[in-house]
Amino acid sequence: MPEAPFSRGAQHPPTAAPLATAAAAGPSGLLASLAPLLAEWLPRQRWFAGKGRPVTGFALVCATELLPWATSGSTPGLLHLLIRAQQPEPPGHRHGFGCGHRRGAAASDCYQILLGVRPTLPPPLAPALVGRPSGGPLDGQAVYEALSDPRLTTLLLERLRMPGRLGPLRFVREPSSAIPAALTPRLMTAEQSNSSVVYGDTFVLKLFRRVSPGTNPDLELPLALARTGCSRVPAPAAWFEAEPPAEGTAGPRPEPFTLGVLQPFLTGSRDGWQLALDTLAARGDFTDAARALGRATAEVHLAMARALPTAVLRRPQIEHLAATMSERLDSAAAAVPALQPYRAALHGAYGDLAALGRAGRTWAAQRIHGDLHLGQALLTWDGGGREGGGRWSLIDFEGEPSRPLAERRRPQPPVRDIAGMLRSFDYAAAVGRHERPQEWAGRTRAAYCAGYADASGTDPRDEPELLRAHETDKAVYEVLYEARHRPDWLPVPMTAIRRLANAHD
Ligand SMILES: Nc1ncnc2c1ncn2[C@@H]1O[C@H](COP(=O)(O)OP(=O)(O)O)[C@@H](O)[C@H]1O
Ligand SMILES: O=P(O)(O)O[C@H]1O[C@H](CO)[C@@H](O[C@H]2O[C@H](CO)[C@@H](O)[C@H](O)[C@H]2O)[C@H](O)[C@H]1O
Repeated sequence: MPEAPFSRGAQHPPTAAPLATAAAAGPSGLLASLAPLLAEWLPRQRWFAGKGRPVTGFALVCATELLPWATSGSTPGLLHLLIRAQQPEPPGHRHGFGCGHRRGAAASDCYQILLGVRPTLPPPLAPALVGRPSGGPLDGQAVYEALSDPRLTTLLLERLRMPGRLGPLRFVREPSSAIPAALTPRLMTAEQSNSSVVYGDTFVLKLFRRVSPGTNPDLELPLALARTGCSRVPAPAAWFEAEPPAEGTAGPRPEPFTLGVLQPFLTGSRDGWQLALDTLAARGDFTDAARALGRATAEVHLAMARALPTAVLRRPQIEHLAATMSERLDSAAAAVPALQPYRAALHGAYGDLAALGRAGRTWAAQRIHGDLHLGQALLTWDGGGREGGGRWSLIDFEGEPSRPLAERRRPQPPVRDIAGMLRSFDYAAAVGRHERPQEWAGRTRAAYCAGYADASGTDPRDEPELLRAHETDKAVYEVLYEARHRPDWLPVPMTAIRRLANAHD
C-alpha cells in the first residue's frame, strides 16, 4: 500500500520540540518502529477481534498527530492511528460470522489506536505502557494507551466540542447539543467490544476499535431515532470520523470510517443483564421488567420503521435468508464440532422458513438493533410507576460486531431483535442458576412478547417458524461466539441448540 500521510495536528505548545525527526522518518518509519510493540500488545486487548490467530503484519491506513509530543518534560503527545492487522482467515469463516473477507484470503481488520507519547511515564500510567520504540520518530519515548491518560481524553472532548477537520479526521457536533468544558474523564473498565470514556457522569464517548468504511449503525440509528423524537435511545451529541486516502492507486476513496460517538450518560442506570441476575439471586420476579422491556423494544422498532427505509421480504428474499442461515450453521459447525450432531434438525427450522416463502408468505423488514440482548438495555430509575419505577433505554446499535457492515445496515425482520432478547433470558436463567431455568425463561419470554404486542399490535409468538429460525440462528452465532471468546460459557448456547433441535424432530 502507498505511504499513508502523516497528518500534523495541533500547533506546537511552547514546550514541544519541533517534529523534525517525525517528519523525516515518515509514516513507514513510524510503523516499522511500532510494529513489534503492537504485535505484542494488540492481541492482549479485549477488543482485538482476531484472537487465536497470529498477526503476520501491519499496514498504516492513516496517522494523525492530535497533540505534538515533546522530547523532554511531562507534556504528553497524542497520536491517532488507523492500522490494519494482517492475519490468516479464521477457520469456519464463510458467511456472515467473520469479518467479510473472501474464503482463503488473508483477513485484515482495521483498528483504531490512540497512543500517548511521553519521555517518561508517571507511575499511575505504567499499566498502560505499550512499549518504547527503537528507531523511527518515537525512538526511546514511552508509548502508551492514550485513553488511560485524563489529559489526553480531556483533549479528545475538547476536539468534539469544537467541530472541524484535522488531517483525515473530521469532528462533528450536533448543533442543538450543549457540551460543557472541563468534565472529568474516566475510562470505563467494563468488558467491552470497544472502549468508552465517561465524562463527569454527563457524557460517554464510545470509541470504535475495529472500524470499517461506512457510517457505523451505532451513530446512524441513534441519530435517526433522535431526529424522530424517540427518547428510548441516548441521542448522539458529537462524533468523529476519518476520511483516509484510497488504498492503491486506482481505487475509489473509501467512505468515511466512524470512529467515536459522544452521547448522554444515563447516570445511575443498570443494565438488564445485571438486573436479571440480581433478580434471580433474590428469587424475585422479572416479568414486569420484561413486559416493560418488550414495550420499549416495540417503540424503538416503530420509530426505526418511520425514520429509515423498509422492505418487504418475498419468496426470493425469504429463501435467501433461510439459505444464509443454513450456510452460517454449516460454517459454525465446521469450526465447533459439538454442533455437528444437531445440524440436520437445525436445518429443518430454516427449511420451514423457506417453505413459507414458497407458499407465498411475506414479511416486513426494516432497520433493527441487530444484537439485542439484556446487556444492551439500561434501566434508569425515575421514581415513578410508569414502568415499575424505571424506564428502559436501548444502547449499542452496532449490530453483531463480526458481521460485515453492509449486512448489518440492511433491513431485516424485527423478530431478529426479539429472538436475541429471548436468547438472553435463556442465558440469564442458566447463568443465574435458576432451579427450573426453562420455566423462568418461559415466563419472562411470555411477558416480553406480551409487552411487545401491547405497544406494536404484533405478537412475535404468532409467527412461530419465523421466530424459531431466528432463535436458532442466534444460538448458532452464540456457540461460535462463546467458543472463540468464553469457552466456559459454551454449554449455555449448546443447551439451547439441543432443545431447538429436539423441538424440530
Ligand atoms: N449512554 C449510556 N449511559 C450509561 N451507561 C452506558 C451508556 N452507553 C453505554 N453504557 C455502558 O457501557 C457499556 C458498554 O457500552 P456498549 O455501547 O455496549 O459498548 P460495546 O459495544 O463496547 O460493548 C454498557 O454495557 C453500559 O453499561
Ligand atoms: O455486547 P456486544 O455487542 O459486545 O455483544 C457480544 O457479546 C455479548 C456478551 O457480552 C454476547 O451476548 C451473549 O452473552 C450475553 C451474556 O453475557 C447474553 O445476554 C446474550 O444473550 C448472549 O448472546 C453477544 O452475543 C455478542 O455479540
